[in-house]
Amino acid sequence: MKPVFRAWRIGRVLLRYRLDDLLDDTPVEGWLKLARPFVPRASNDVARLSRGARLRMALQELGPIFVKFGQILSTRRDLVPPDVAEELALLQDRVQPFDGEAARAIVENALQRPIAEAFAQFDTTPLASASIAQVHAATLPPDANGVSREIVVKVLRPDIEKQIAGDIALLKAVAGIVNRTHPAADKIRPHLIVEEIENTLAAELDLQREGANASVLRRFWQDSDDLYVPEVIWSHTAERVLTLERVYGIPSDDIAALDAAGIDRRALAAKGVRVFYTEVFRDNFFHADAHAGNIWVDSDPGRRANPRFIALDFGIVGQLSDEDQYYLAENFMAIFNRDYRRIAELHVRAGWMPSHIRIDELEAAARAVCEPYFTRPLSEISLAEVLLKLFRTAQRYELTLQPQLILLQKTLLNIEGVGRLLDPRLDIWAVARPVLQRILVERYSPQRLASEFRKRLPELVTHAPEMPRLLHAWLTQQVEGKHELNLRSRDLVELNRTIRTAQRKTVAAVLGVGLLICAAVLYGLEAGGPRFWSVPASAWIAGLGGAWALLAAWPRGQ
Ligand SMILES: Nc1ncnc2c1ncn2[C@@H]1O[C@H](COP(=O)(O)OP(=O)(O)OP(=O)(O)O)[C@@H](O)[C@H]1O
Repeated sequence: MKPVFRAWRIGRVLLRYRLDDLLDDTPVEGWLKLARPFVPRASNDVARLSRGARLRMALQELGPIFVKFGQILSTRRDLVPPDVAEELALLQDRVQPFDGEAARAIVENALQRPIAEAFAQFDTTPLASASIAQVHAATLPPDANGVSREIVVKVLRPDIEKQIAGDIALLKAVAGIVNRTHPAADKIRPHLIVEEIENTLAAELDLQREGANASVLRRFWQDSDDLYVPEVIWSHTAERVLTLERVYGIPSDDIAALDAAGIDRRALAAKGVRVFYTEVFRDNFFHADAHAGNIWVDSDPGRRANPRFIALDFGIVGQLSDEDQYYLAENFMAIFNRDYRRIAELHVRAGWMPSHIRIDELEAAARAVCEPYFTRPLSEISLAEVLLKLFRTAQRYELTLQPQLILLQKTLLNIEGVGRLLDPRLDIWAVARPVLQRILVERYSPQRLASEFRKRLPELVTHAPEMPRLLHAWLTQQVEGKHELNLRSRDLVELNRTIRTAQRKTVAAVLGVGLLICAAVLYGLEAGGPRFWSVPASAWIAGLGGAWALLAAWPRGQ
């Protein structure tokens, strides 16, 4: 769809759900006011709904990219008011399936062989259909023992890349407007939100990458009684098609089905928390799309007393840098120990906050955030909430968080939610603390550090002969005062962006004034004295061009 029509459709949907007030004080406010008489208003039932519910319905109607946008916004509780975030978290990614024959054609094209050759059977009616892909049940041709394995084939929607590219371009344009006009643009950083959506979607569009994520996770949890990861069938996987072993289980929020299957929910809830901490702090590879629909419980009757989870959907996984991982673990321990001084120091040492921040102030702020939680019963304390509140408070002190940490906080929130649903009395702290302590002891034990050192020894030995020469060169530069500072920091990147914007504005302003002068000259040259209605077309073009360029150069809250 052409961008103008798409923008018009978005405007109509926003108006229909009476969401235009969200855009007050922005440049599109005037356009929406003009369009209002032409758009049927929402029914009174819709109008009575909360703003969050109306926004959720509008995004759902606008399609997959906007659903993703809402889902990402729902995790940015630092930006979105809690009532809206809660509604957005309910956004469901279920859409009409696309034609099964089209799915067959995509699979044949991706695997470069006919369906009948690749599969013993392929069900054209999908098992599930989401905004980016749909999943079909199938069986592999019999192996040497005559066994046909049950599998599922995930197929990308036709033309989904094009749709996503169009909507992302629109979102970028909107982000640009918000960036230039919103007083809190610095805090919201809309281009980063759009970037996050773009990255998330890009990850979900590459099914080969999703397969690789599943394989890595499976390796980490091989032979585990806590988590099962289906096997990737690489012979039947390509960028647009992912084939996995078929698993059977119960979604972890289907409490009635879990109870009917006689599953020990308490044991399961504690396992969920343990799996999360192990993924983050032992493996540094966590399944980050961990909502109940993607975490099943093995329905095998033999596993009732010792239940295990099954993970699905590996498009989004998280990994922290070594530093973030270390400082986060230490932060958790400091929270467990109510050591606010340490929390403050860790935030600075991790580089999340600038070093000029006053530690005692930050310590007091951390205390103010955490203490109220300790008055609650342990079963009501959420680490994800504490973490979020801490991050939010720290934002007042120039906190810069890596997106991976936000992803982690969101995942923790999901895991705690699933855990509490399974066992409302779950004491997350009591489960998490020993797991974290054990992992930290193992991870930073002298033996482990020595083994890491041994692993790097060959690299060190290779570089060792160069060291005296490099050291000598560096010292010489120091003595002669020639040492070059090579910095790459966010501030410099930001500075670079500001300089480029300023340059663009200068060019636009010069161009604008030039064109306006042209317009004036052409207007003056009109024979018989200038009259407004008889201005030559060239003067109109020059004048409009000049006005546009001047507008582009106008300073807008940057
Ligand atoms: N290995 C599997 N075995 C059985 N069913 C599966 C398997 N993988 C996926 N499914 C089914 O397909 C559904 C969608 O799968 P998946 O979550 O991977 O797709 P998606 O397009 O990313 O969907 P969403 O965005 O809703 O998470 C699952 O909820 C499940 O019902």
